[in-house]
Amino acid sequence: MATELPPEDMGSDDCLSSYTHIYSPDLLKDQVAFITGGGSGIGLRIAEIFMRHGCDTVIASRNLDKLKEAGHKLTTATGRRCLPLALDVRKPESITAAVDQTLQEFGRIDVLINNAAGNFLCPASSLSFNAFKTVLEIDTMGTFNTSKVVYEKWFKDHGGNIVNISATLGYRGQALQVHAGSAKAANDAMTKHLAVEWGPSGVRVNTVAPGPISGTEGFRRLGGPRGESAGAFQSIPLQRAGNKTEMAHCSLFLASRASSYVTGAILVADGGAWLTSANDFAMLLGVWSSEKEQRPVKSESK
Ligand SMILES: CC/C=C\C/C=C\C/C=C\C/C=C\C/C=C\C/C=C\C=C\C(=O)SCCNC(=O)CCNC(=O)[C@H](O)C(C)(C)COP(=O)(O)OP(=O)(O)OC[C@H]1O[C@@H](n2cnc3c(N)ncnc32)[C@H](O)[C@@H]1OP(=O)(O)O
Ligand SMILES: NC(=O)C1=CN([C@@H]2O[C@H](COP(=O)(O)OP(=O)(O)OC[C@H]3O[C@@H](n4cnc5c(N)ncnc54)[C@H](OP(=O)(O)O)[C@@H]3O)[C@@H](O)[C@H]2O)C=CC1
Repeated sequence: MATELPPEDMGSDDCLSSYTHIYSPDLLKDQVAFITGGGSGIGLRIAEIFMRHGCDTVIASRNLDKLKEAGHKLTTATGRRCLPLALDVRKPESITAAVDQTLQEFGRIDVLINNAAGNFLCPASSLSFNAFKTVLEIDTMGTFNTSKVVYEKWFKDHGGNIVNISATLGYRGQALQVHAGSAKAANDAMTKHLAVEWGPSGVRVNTVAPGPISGTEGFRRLGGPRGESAGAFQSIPLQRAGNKTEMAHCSLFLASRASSYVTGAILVADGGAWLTSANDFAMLLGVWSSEKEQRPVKSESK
């Protein structure tokens, strides 16, 4: 039997054409959320759903043109303010500038969503040293850098909520994913450490750990469409990929007073995938081989 699935556009980065609130519409009323990687995929849907719950948002990543287009769509769909800001989570000075600008424009930050990440399929033996380092720098150091700047500049004195977007892919090991799995495992540990250190300042730190989420760049890069059409997802207990709205609802729960006594938690939102581990090595190698042919290779190993 199919499980309940909210209405969802499957492929695009447009806003939802219709939305039914499942939480109180004023759950985040007049709060401000700072969302890294908020211009596409899961981050963009988090921004939309938060704005539909009364929040203003900052969407921040490297590509300012993409962010401006997304910000326009978000404000048109929700009527709330959205400020697009350029930053690279690997560069603390760019985060500091963006956080300063946010505080100037909005006067507060209530929620930080650490969603920015980079990933691709690659066998460990073909992965260059620099490729491993790059993913760790974006996913893990980027999460620490942004959390630290927001904490120092606002959360330390005012409290706040941090939600990290992780992945369940490393929970049982996954082929061609040593870089992202290692990075996300470090982030899950970081969630617990920061929850302990920053709890006394009124800061909650939690994580949403998605499985395969359709209609996203991550899903495409990791061969999700091919896996789905080959029936790989039948081994997921809920028998399907997740969607962006479901990830946004999990993030909203952790970012809001709905979870006021929750900190240091990892909310696994993968349809039970990691329990049964659909680790289809041959399928993943097939996707990697065909993608590799289209990619200019700088070096095999540094
Ligand atoms: C999803 C379904 C999966 C499988 C289906 C099968 C079964 C499913 C059943 C159950 C599965 C259960 C759970 C798993 C589910 C989900 C997966 C979890 C995680 C998903 C994570 C993400 O999706 S992250 C978001 C994806 N989006 C992006 O990555 C966009 C941002 N990315 C980038 O900017 C780049 O890609 C970047 C990360 C490379 C960074 O760019 P940049 O800083 O410009 O770096 P470069 O200079 O380009 O490169 C740096 C070095 O990295 C090397 N490199 C780059 N690309 C590749 C590649 N494709 N392969 C190998 N190496 C690469 C590059 O060559 C550089 O190294 P040098 O040594 O050459 O300098
Ligand atoms: N899609 C899936 O199936 C799954 C996704 N996830 C996680 O969900 C999150 C979102 O992924 P998804 O929506 O698929 O992918 P997207 O590619 O749409 O999102 C990644 C975002 O990160 C931004 N980004 C990348 N590098 C940097 C950087 N150095 N500094 C600032 N921003 C950066 C990108 O914007 P820009 O290029 O403008 O910088 C982009 O908007 C990630 O954390 C991912 O690991 C986890 C499990 C499964």
